[in-house]
Amino acid sequence: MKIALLGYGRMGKAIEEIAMNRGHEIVLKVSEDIATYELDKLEIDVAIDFSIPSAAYKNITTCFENGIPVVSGTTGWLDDYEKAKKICDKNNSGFIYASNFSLGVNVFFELNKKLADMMKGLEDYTVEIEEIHHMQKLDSPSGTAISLAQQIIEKNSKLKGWQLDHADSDEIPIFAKRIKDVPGTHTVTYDSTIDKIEIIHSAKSRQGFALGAVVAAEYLKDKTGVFTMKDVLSSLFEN
Ligand SMILES: NC(=O)C1=CN([C@@H]2O[C@H](COP(=O)(O)OP(=O)(O)OC[C@H]3O[C@@H](n4cnc5c(N)ncnc54)[C@H](O)[C@@H]3O)[C@@H](O)[C@H]2O)C=CC1
Ligand SMILES: O=C(O)C1=N[C@H](C(=O)O)C[C@H](O)C1
Repeated sequence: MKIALLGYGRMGKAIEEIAMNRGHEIVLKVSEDIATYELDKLEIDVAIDFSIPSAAYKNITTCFENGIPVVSGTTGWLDDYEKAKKICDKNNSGFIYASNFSLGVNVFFELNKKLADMMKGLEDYTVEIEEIHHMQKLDSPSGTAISLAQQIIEKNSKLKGWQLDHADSDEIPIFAKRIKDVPGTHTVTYDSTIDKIEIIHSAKSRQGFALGAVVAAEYLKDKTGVFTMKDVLSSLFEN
């Protein structure tokens, strides 16, 4: 498969290594305004976007307009996600966005939903989320922490939203910490005066995120439509 990397930083480099080990070819590495690259002169099967929040929407939609499907893991741009989906459909292209591509985190998401369902009637417990990442991370809270909060809110109608660092009683507080070299740790805690329940996912490296993104690109090749990591993982478990 011929892959374009939109963003060639920590994740772009980790994806390159895994993609090449799986027999794919990197035909383009985009590091600045996508308008400066001649996409129409290259054969690209799938673009993988791990860039920066302010560039992701333009990167993604420019690819759709050039007939290139996109796997995006960039966080911090999701206010434009619905618009991006429409542009994907209009151009008959393919799209997968995930706040976290690691298999382990996607299992953790399912655990989080199940736990939220069990805890929703237990009013003695309050819920909070903590995320820890490396010092270079641009967005806060992490996309994964926002996904975790949204999953809990969907299960518990008494919770109306989330806030960074503090929250009203009907909201989930998300605490974001920045510590040198941490690839990504997420904790969901339910606390009462009697006890505490915690679920934790700790990434040991970026390898899991990168592998998930390449597997998602393999799934997306030659497909049209908007998909999620759930679709990708279901297809793996079918085989
Ligand atoms: N969904 C997931 O599983 C994961 C998502 N991420 C997200 O991926 C993004 C990238 O993370 P890292 O690689 O750690 O960041 P990074 O800062 O190492 O890399 C970003 C790269 O984008 C480049 N860039 C700047 N402007 C650009 C433009 N207009 N077009 C294309 N590239 C441009 C920068 O030069 C930089 O090399 C972040 O939003 C991060 O939160 C990170 C890990 C996992
Ligand atoms: O910026 C990172 O590094 C990560 N970003 C993603 C997020 O915002 O959730 C995923 C992962 O935790 C690493």
